[in-house]
Amino acid sequence: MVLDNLGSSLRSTMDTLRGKSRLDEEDVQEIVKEIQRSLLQADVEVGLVMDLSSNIEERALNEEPPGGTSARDHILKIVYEEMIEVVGESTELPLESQTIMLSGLQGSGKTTTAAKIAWWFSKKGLRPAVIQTDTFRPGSYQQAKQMAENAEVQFYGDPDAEDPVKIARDGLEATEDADVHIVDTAGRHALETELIDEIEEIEETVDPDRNLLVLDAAIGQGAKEQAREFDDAIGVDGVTITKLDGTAKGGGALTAVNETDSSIAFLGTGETVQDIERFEPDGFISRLLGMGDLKQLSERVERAMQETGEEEEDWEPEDMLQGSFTLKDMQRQMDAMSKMGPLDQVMDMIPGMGGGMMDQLPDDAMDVTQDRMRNFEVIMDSMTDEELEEPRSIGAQQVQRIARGSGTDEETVQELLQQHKMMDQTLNQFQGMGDGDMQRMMKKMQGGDGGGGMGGMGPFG
Ligand SMILES: Nc1nc2c(ncn2[C@@H]2O[C@H](COP(=O)(O)OP(=O)(O)OP(=O)(O)O)[C@@H](O)[C@H]2O)c(=O)[nH]1
Repeated sequence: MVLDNLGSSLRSTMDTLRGKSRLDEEDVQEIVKEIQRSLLQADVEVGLVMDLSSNIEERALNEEPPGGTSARDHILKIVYEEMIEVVGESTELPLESQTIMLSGLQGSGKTTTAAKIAWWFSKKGLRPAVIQTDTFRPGSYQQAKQMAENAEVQFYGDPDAEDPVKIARDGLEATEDADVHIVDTAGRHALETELIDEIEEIEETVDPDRNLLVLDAAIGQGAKEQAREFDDAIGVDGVTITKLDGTAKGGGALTAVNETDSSIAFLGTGETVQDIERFEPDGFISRLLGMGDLKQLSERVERAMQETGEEEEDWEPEDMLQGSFTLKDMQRQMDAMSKMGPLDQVMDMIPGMGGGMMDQLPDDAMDVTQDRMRNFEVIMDSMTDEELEEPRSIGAQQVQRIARGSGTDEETVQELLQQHKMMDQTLNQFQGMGDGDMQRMMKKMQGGDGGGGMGGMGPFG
């Protein structure tokens, strides 16, 4: 995704610094050149690149690395801090009643993002409603309604109305019992005056707490002008970058954030309502720089485990290694993993799996895996408690019923049972092993054959 090349090219330059305790001017210039090249390729605006690189250069040459720190770690830290400075903190989004208005050009992903944000808030325990005011694009009403249904949130729209301002007003009234209102607006091909006038009017009526600008990651240099126009008209509080799952570069969006002096709120990473994540500068930059960080991963694992554990307090992860491994355990594990974020990003944080390793996977390998996980989740939701506890007892008739109930097919149900069986067997091998054996096995999986790399986490890779 965004700026992917930076990690690998920077890492190889950094590797030439190994063993050095001080950097000379040439080393620093080499690194700065590498960063500039990557950022410019990723469509980050020239002025921004120059500012960033001169800050890095100045600090790298003037700051003394603290005792015991290698020159390489020192400059990595500087690059990291300066990049965090550019992307800034994530847009503040308190978990309370509020109105959020989305704006952006046609096709940037507003309608999809509205449903995604609603879904995100609903998972945090709030009651969101999506209000669709787009009277410009035929089909936007149906699309928004369908997406809101997928997100299982309230929806208001009026396919026959012509005045978006009236729809917005009526929508806020009709969804009074919701606590987070997300108002989607129409896009146009370019920044026509008409669009800006309309947005200003809706903004006045809606009086949102937050204006989020939705930007396609592929936007490039055009981001600067767009961001400025929207900012002048309604004031941009935060940016949502969409389509980061594609081949897009994303640098333009960073430029937009800088131009509007705002911040990034969310990242969109796919077409379904769950494909959204809250922007976290630390993780974002770590991944960008290809710094696989097991500590961060383990914190996430722990947090996800805690959240899952809150639902069923008597469950301990160790149980999996002791007793039998049921479908319920598998469900918990998948739940924990989905709370950690998109799989490819989790993979990136595992040493040995980050950067280059991911490049070797086919482009859609991760999508398939995530789709598969989602299918598995709905299938398990259609199972009875007994079936979850005793998957081996599931016969052909039950498979038929479960497939019907979950809206999938028998083949996928069988696939899930097969996957469970594999996991069960793998875990059986872990049982009875000493700690040393376990470590050796984990090591083999991390540095080994790629396909088994996720074995320590779960076999969804
Ligand atoms: N791959 C991917 N596709 C996305 C993402 N967000 C939106 N899309 C797709 O982008 C296309 C446009 O998204 P919409 O949500 O319709 O965009 P919009 O800004 O509401 O469009 P208008 O109503 O015409 O202004 C759709 O096909 C979406 O499925 C994303 O994060 N990843």
